[in-house]
Amino acid sequence: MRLAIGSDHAGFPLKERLKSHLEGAGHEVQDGGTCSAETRVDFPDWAFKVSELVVSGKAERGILVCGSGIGMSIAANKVPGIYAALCHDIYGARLSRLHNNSNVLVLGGRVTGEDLALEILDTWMASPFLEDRYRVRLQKIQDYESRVSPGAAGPGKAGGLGRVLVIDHPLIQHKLGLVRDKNTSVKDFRELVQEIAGLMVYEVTRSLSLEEIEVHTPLGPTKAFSLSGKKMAVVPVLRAGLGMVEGILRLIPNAKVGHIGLYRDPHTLEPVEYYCKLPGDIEDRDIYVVDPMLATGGSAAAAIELVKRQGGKRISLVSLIAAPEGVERVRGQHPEVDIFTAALDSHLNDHGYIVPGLGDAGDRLFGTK
Ligand SMILES: O=P(O)(O)OC[C@H]1O[C@H](OP(=O)(O)OP(=O)(O)O)[C@H](O)[C@@H]1O
Ligand SMILES: O=c1cc[nH]c(=O)[nH]1
Repeated sequence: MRLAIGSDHAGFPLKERLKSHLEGAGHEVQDGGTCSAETRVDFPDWAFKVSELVVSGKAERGILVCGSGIGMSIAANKVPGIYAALCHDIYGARLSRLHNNSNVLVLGGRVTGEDLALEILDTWMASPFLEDRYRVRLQKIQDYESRVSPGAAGPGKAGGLGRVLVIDHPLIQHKLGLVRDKNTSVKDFRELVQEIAGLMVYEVTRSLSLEEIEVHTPLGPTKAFSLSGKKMAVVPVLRAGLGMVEGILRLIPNAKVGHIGLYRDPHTLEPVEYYCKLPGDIEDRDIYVVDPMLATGGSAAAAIELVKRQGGKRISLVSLIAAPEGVERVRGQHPEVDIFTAALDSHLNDHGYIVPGLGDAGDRLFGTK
């Protein structure tokens, strides 16, 4: 497994012991520091460094050590996507995985002896998460986290479970009010949908990783950041998803575009597939499936399934308005997918329309009613 480890000066001796134990067992360990017991350092620096390696996916799990373990666990748990467990015994280590899917183990170098620490570590490493049984509880924590810090973690985030993020930025909410209004013209509706989709991109892409580069300003060299090498694909679900594509491409112009043709049978409300063309290297891309309406979730779940069948792995769903029924269905079938939406509405009516929603998105975009 790819692991990240870190400590402050007080945890340094135990950290070194844990690291060689893990390497001896064949794990790949990134040592975030610190590198001496003599120089006093501040534990949050190491807690954040290791935690960020975990949420970015560069490490699958992390291990932190300070004197008591308390400071490290407080700091690590401030990082969205981190579920750090301070363990003093084997029972706690096991449960922190089985029940809580902890992705960072914290130990107290001055309170836990070396032999016990190694047993705790081995137990924690070997214990699986009992997802079927405890998913709902973990999801509640993730939902809370998503509400207070939307977009903090991205596809492939820690814990393996997708999140539902309601992007409640005032500009988005203002424009959403306009698209809901039945008196908004087709032209304005179309423009507003593109604008909202573009604004949502800021949150949807928040977790993209950056590379440090050097550039030369007119005044001299400086460090800067680049997204280079990041491959993305936008996959609209026809027809209405097309209404969001230009707005998204304005911000990520190098993304490739796939198309999935689905319509909802008006009687069964189940999706009927009629077209699918995705970029050939879809498996290497971060994929944004876009459709303004997530109603029963049948279309979105089927679209995601098609993307997966062609090799897509890192998939997010971006909708303007979602119904609870749709969210549940997508989550049930594709639990790892992040769902971004600008609104989570009340319910579906008897015809499968979102209430209050905005009506039929395709008809309003293309003026076909
Ligand atoms: O969550 P669901 O219950 O599947 O409903 C959502 C789907 O319904 C709408 O498409 P529609 O079938 O009306 O086709 P269109 O986009 O071609 O108008 C919408 O754009 C979604 O694709
Ligand atoms: O409310 C809804 C539901 C499905 N499709 C739409 O366009 N609107």
